[in-house]
Amino acid sequence: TMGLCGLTYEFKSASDRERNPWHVTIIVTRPEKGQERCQGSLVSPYFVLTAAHCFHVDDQAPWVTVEVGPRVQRKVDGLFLHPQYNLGGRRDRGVPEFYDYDVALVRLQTAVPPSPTTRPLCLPCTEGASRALRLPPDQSTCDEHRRLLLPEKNLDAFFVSPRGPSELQRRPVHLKLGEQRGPCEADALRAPPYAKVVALEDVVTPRFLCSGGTEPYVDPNACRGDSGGPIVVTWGKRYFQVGVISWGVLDVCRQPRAPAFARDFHINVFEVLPWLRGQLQDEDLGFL
Ligand SMILES: CO[C@H]1CCN(Cc2c(C)cc(C)c3[nH]ccc23)[C@H](CO)C1
Repeated sequence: TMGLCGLTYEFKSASDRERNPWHVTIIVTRPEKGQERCQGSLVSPYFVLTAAHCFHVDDQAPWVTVEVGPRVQRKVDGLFLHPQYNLGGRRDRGVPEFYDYDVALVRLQTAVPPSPTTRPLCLPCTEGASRALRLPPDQSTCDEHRRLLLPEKNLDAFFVSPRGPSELQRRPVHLKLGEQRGPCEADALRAPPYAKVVALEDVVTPRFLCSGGTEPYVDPNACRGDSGGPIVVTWGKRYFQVGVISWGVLDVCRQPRAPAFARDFHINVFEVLPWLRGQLQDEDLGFL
């Protein structure tokens, strides 16, 4: 069974890592091609969940390290991209980059034991999440988790951005799950590279959650460098992963006033559960 997922230390003097103990940074160093960074979340002692687009099809595990703390880098022995992820899959429809199923799991060579600064984030539809939601066994179903964690309205969530060498900053966003979902998704075609796209459905699929914009509040935007990080929702004092940061309309990081159509899109964890279940079957997470 899973230890206590999504648990944090939040007393006044707690460090950023004690407040966000699931947060990791993924570093890909390609021979003669420099370095690429993404974010990710610890979801079990051996596995990190991130975005598939952080990797190229010919990337190899030895080129990847996972920073689980300042100056603490772990080696990787496996990269598992979602089988339906295909960045070039809709070029024929004027979609230069197609982010559907943009998720990947990275397996660490050695387990990261739970500690005040390293602890997995709760994946929905697991026994650990049911315990963290304090649900009785008869109400511990995946549908109940989805009803509680992803209600069809504007939903408070957050992602975490590294600020400097050992600082992590929580950025609050609102997932547009109610009647604002349509307008949020429609702004996808404001992305310059999608100017020739004919139908919104060619870019935005049911796998995505949408955030950003100025209504009802001004949301911060996720930068390219935030790719792969978790979209987190809180239930009581526990934390759950409902999304993986995938792509955004404009790369307007750190700009104080991004345009209202600068939306960000995240893969909905509930929409890739069969793949997660398959890849994490030996992690004793107790998928429902
Ligand atoms: C096909 O291009 C469109 C989709 C990808 N966008 C890049 C991008 C990625 C890849 C990932 C994250 C997290 C981003 N946050 C903001 C932009 C952005 C470009 C815009 O730059 C437009």
